[in-house]
Amino acid sequence: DAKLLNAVASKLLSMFELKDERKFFAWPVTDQIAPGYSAIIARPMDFATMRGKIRSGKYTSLKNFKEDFELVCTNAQTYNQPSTVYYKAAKRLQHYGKKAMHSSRILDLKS
Ligand SMILES: NC(=O)c1ccc2nc(N)sc2c1
Repeated sequence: DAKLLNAVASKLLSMFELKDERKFFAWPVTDQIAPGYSAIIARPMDFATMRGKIRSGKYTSLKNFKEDFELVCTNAQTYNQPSTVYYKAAKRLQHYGKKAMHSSRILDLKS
């Protein structure tokens, strides 16, 4: 049900925010800090936006939540070169998230 989904998504998001100590993924990336970002990344996503989607009940399944998390990670690995701290942090975060969400698969709401 929606209540459980929101509780699980909110918990997972809090874990991801804790992992993102340098706040690379906390807010929408602006063209000011990342030249050309909006021209390169078709579907921007960040943790503040995800928090808003949880609050407004926008996630109808854990799958949608996972998709947004994947966007945060893959966008950063698309825009930034592999040598950058942003790319490396995104790769680490993606690996961490994959493990965290697989363990929560037992909570997956598909009955
Ligand atoms: N999430 C990102 O891809 C990201 C975040 C912060 C940031 N700061 C820069 N100077 S480039 C950059 C990229």
